[in-house]
Amino acid sequence: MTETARPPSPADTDLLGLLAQLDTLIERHLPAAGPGATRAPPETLQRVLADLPVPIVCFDPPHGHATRSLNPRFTELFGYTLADIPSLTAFAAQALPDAAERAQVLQAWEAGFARLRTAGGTMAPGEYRLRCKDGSTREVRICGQIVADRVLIAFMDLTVQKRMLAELRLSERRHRLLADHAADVIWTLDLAGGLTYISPSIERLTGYTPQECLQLPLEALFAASSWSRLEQALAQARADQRAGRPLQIPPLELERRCKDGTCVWVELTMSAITDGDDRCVELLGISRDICARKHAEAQLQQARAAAEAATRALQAANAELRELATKDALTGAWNRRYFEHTAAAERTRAQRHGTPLSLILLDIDHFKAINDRFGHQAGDAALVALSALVRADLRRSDVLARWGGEEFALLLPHCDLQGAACVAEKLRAELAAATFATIGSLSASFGVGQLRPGETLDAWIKRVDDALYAAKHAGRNQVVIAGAEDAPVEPVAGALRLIWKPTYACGEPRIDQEHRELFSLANALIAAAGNPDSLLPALEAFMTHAVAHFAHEEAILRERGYADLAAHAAAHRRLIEHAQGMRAQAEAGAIGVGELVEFLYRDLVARHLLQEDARFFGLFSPSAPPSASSRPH
Ligand SMILES: Nc1nc2c(ncn2[C@@H]2O[C@H](COP(=O)(O)OP(=O)(O)OP(=O)(O)O)[C@@H](O)[C@H]2O)c(=O)[nH]1
Repeated sequence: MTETARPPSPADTDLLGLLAQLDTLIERHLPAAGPGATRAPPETLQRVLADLPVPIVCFDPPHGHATRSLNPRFTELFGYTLADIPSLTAFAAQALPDAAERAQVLQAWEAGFARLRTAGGTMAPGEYRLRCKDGSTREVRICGQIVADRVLIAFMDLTVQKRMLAELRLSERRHRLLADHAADVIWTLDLAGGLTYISPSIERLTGYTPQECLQLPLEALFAASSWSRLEQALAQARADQRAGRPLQIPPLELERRCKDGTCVWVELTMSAITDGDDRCVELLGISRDICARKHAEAQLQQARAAAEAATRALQAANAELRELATKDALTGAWNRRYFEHTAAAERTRAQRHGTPLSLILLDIDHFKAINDRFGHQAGDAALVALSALVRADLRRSDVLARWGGEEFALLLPHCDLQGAACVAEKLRAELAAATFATIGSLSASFGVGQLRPGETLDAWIKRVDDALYAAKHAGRNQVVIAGAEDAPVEPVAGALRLIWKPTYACGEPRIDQEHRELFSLANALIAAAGNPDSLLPALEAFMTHAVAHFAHEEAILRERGYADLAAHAAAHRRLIEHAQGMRAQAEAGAIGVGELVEFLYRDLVARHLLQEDARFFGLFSPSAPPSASSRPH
């Protein structure tokens, strides 16, 4: 049993008030004062006490502290009846089983009673743990008072409150212990932004003690950018609180200032502490040290950047290697290995789709002499300049490769023999006309060949190489067409000419005669191309003959019942219209005269003869029936 000396509580006031009322009540029921009148009749006292709502026992000090009375509330509380506790000593013996404690308490009570008797008033309240009759214990607060020579002791049962208080204290201690020893920093913040608690772990994290943190403004505890983000979050929390919305504060990653001036990264999570009305009164926060994570993230970022840089370097190195593996270092043209690989792939494609594919081999004439005369370096420069000059004339799909030494190869996808012959002739003329640094002029010889159906790559290259050899043999600075028996376009004495061959005759004498005339008019036109004086008459003569010939040819074919006459006549119309359109453009300066001439001799004459006209050749063969239709050439 313990007694706590402390100022009277509201409960004490109640107890003392009750005793004062009791005093009056008992006085009123007792007989008038006089000898023997100090003792109220037991039944009277019993009756008075019985109605009281608090447990009360009444002892009679002059008579060995005999128990005079106790009320039902007392028996309800402790289980004792008057018979169980005939005196204060008997009560103490039961309620205070520990002898030493009992002696101490009894002595205090005796002294208290003595003081009451001499000085009056009430006995100082005290709290005790008393044993009940059933062995359980009760936490009580008692107050004593002398009433008519007797000591009345009133009890207030504090058992439940004390247990709750003890549990509350324990819980509080537990939470404080958790907060104090947590590695994370736990803190509470009022909505105005003032810290109300911060756990000791803050010192380990920032060097600031909790006391220092509580004294500093919150702003001083965060890096500037982090503070503005926290300030925003707090403003949002206040707005939510005012609007009666539940607080939802997302976790923030912030930099906290340390006492030594450095900063540490923390992840800050906050939640609301609410009152009974669910209103937020404070914010509970946890700051977790995420420096290690941030460091790891930074390292990861660095590692990623390093990996990306390494990948880029690798890609660059690979590109360089690819370049080295596929390009000729001096001229930048593709090397022979790449060319052979590409030519094989293009050959397969051309044969699968039936598209034309042509090859030009070009070899600089007397290059040894150039080297000998001007030096190897000048020779190198000439090779570089030549390859740049050739490249400038090519389509994107064309492939220029250095075949070796002073020899180049040119692969021309979707280009037929006539087209390739024109390209070669153009290059020849350009190279011959160009001026090269140090060495001045040079010339080159060309072999040209279109891939034949089923021809192997080696056979094709060999055929074109033979043509190149033939060009050298024939005096250099010229184009030779490989296997040119089918091609009407041939270079003659350094320039292109249409060459009439017996195979171009269809058997109809009037048509064949007009075709021959068309060939010679085209050649006259080619020859006149560089001379404005003779160009116009040549062009007039050519066009007049072409228009007349087409009309005449159509009449003959109609006579012979040519089934594809309509398509053939349409092809004639297109050619004439296109030629007239180009002529108008040439006259307006929108295209060069060369382009017009090239179209006339190549498309209107050579191609049309070999492709469109060849279809009706069968009409005029000796075995053909009079109404024979077209046959493929
Ligand atoms: N400057 C220079 N010369 C080269 C290079 N590659 C090969 N040559 C030279 O090119 C010359 C080729 O000589 P030839 O094969 O006799 O042929 P050519 O003198 O051009 O005579 P033709 O081809 O018959 O007209 C040799 O002198 C080689 O040394 C190179 O990369 N740079």
